[in-house]
Amino acid sequence: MATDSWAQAVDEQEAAADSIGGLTLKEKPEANGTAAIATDSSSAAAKSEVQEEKKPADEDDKDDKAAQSLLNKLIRSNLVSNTNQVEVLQKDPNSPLYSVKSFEELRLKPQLLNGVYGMGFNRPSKIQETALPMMLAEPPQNLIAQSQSGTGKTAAFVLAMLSHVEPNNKYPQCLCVSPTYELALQTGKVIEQMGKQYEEVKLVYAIRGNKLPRGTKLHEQIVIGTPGTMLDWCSKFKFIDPKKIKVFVLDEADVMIATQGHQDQSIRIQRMLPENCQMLLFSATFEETVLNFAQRIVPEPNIIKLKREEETLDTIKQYYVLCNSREEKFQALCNIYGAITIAQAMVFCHTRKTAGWLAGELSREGHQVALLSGEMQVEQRAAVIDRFRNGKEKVLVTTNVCARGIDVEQVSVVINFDLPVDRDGNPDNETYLHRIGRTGRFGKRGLAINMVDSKSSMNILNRIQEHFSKNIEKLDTDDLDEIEKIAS
Ligand SMILES: Nc1ncnc2c1ncn2[C@@H]1O[C@H](COP(=O)(O)OP(=O)(O)OP(=O)(O)O)[C@@H](O)[C@H]1O
Repeated sequence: MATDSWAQAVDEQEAAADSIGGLTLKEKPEANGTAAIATDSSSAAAKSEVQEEKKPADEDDKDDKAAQSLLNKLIRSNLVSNTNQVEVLQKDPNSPLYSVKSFEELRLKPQLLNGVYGMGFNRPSKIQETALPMMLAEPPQNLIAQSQSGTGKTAAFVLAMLSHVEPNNKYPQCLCVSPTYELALQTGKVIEQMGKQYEEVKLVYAIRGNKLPRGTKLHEQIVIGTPGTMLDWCSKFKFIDPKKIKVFVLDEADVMIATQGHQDQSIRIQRMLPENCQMLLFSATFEETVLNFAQRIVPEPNIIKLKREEETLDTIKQYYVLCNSREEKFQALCNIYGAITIAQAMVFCHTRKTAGWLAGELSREGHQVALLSGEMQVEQRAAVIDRFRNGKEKVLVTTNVCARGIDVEQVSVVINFDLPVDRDGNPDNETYLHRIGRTGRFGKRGLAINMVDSKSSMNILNRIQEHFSKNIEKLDTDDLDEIEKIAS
């Protein structure tokens, strides 16, 4: 199949995914697409929250001064840009930007602190450490933030939303826009877990298939969804009063702008929001187009941006394997499986046809394989991802539909059975980064193996190496010792 027509087909399918009507929601948003976040808020926790709020202003001033002086020290010692691996570019050098060392220091509400610890988080990641103080500052700051895949961006903006919500106000106050149905559900789950002890706060999913009666006025404080439905709920159906929104989050901005229509819909939502609404935009990659879009949608932002060479994580080891045909690539894959223990793997193919063929071959070899591709209905896709996440299958073979955002902790190996290229046959660096970012989540070690089967794919690989200033080593998959070594 020709590259152009395939790539186009997948893109169109992705764009269409948001507009598939009539899907029924299963367990995870509950029957009406609403989820209660919480159950168990203790009165002690509630009291300490009140005390926190009543803290005298001069104490706040002291804290701010201390924080500012810490920040100045960090900047002087160049720690912010070096050890933190993030480059903080601030619009206003005097803005209260400070780095913190523990979740306690972020002054989270007690219920949220419990939620964070309940998820097993001990310390904030760099992006959380850097972005949260800006997001929680008063008045709230706008933010455009980049951080590598799997470094805790979702958790960061979920905490920001939950911190700003006023639970007694029974109307939407936070909107979070995700590029796909699957990512909206995934983020919803994080909100539910993080806000477990915040029982008054509720969340609703603005996704196709969650059909509400006309005239509905939402009581949930947080709405998470895809751009098309979110826009309809704000403008056409008026389920949401956009003028009451305090926080607007745009997640995976790079994916958003790559999907036809989403950029426009996001901008239209943003224009309905009040001027003092906090705008937060997150992405793992920031090509110029993404940055331009980000700056259109987020006025006067603080910007956290990575240097190019920091985009790939050192915790993910990258290799390539030379082959001559897809059969040889399959054999190489079997050799890798024969030599190392793989918790779970994701294998990316260029076309649905190759993905289908490969899934069949792997099953015949006795692997438990899941196949995910763009022609599936969104609800089927969510079910496949769920099964994989629960470990029912050990290998997920997919096209680009699954390259971005999906968080499955156990993925220890990513295989690019075909290297990612754009419609013109050039390397698709963003997709490469997103694909390999399915492993090495939050500091875990990961392995990314690229199959190279022609001169032109070697050329693509070389250009990817150049782009990220990263050396991708050759691996001989006939040498079992060598394979074993890379996994040690
Ligand atoms: N402070 C923390 N401590 C421990 N684990 C964390 C922390 N923050 C996030 N995680 C976990 O790390 C994983 C990745 O986090 P998350 O999905 O928020 O990353 P991300 O940057 O949004 O990734 P992507 O760019 O792929 O969307 C998740 O499983 C999450 O539960």
